[in-house]
Amino acid sequence: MSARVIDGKARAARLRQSVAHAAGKLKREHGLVPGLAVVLVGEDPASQVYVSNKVRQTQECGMRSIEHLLPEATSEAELLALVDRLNADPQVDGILVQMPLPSHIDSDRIVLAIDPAKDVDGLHPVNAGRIVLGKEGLVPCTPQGCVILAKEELGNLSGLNAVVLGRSILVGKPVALLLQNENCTVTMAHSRTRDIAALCRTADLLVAAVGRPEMVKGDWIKPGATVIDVGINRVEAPEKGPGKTKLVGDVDYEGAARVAGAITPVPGGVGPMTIACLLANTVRAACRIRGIEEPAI
Ligand SMILES: Nc1nc(=O)c2c([nH]1)NC[C@@H]1CN(c3ccc(C(=O)N[C@@H](CCC(=O)O)C(=O)O)cc3)C=[N+]21
Repeated sequence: MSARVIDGKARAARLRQSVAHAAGKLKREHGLVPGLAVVLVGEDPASQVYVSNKVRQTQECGMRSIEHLLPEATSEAELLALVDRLNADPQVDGILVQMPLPSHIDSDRIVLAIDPAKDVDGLHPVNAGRIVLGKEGLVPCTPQGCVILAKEELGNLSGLNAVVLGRSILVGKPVALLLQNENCTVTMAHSRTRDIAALCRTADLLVAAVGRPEMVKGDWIKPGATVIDVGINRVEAPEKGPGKTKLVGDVDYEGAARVAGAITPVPGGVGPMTIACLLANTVRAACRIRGIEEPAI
């Protein structure tokens, strides 16, 4: 048996089209062009690539994007002052502060300073709390992407046994809550879980978000299950040549694809969905801030 590949790149492209369509409608009907502010502190080249991708894709969807590139030496007070200005700026509907921040800045403090209505990353405790309460809020992008990909494969998730590997604040915890809100029966597994392989084999839907390259093996997977691999791990790839690297997920793709019914690849799975969901959140934030009915995305 060989699993279907859940094409995150294609699904993300469709989501972006839907965002572009919604943005066009807002412009025609309300003269509104949503704006996303992207803040990067420091000169990390990988982060610079991510940030410029986000800015480009925002503009391709017909929205405005304002980049704020700050030097590594920026103080916490200076960054807080920028966040305050962006909170007050009516042209700015979404604020994304690229993580990780330099170690002299307390990222919790920065996230707390962002207006929850503009928190398109969904990281503010108010938005986390809204998920817990099952209330509408801004949903973090990677967890949102996982649920969309699972639904792409399975349609309705109601009644499924879902196992979430990993309990991080960024992914594991919110994914588990979102799946619970979709009426899955959710078990969260982590480094202290006993017989994790046997537990995973009970999952109709397995979400791997542990940050350990290829930890999930084929024999952890129930035949026919859907596997969502959130991991993005850069590892050495001697087969590609000396010093070369490649991206792998938290799932041993070859082994898992023999058993699973469907699986997301890495790259080309959850990663592209993260950015597309950020754009969708920016449209939602722009509408909610103004009390405009949200176009379906
Ligand atoms: N405030 C904040 N919000 C974030 O959402 C955020 C962040 N900070 N800091 C860094 C991480 C990382 N992240 C990714 C997004 C897309 C891909 C992605 O599209 N990956 C491609 C591959 C890219 C490659 O080849 O390196 C894929 O999986 O196909 C990866 C990683 C968002 N992050």
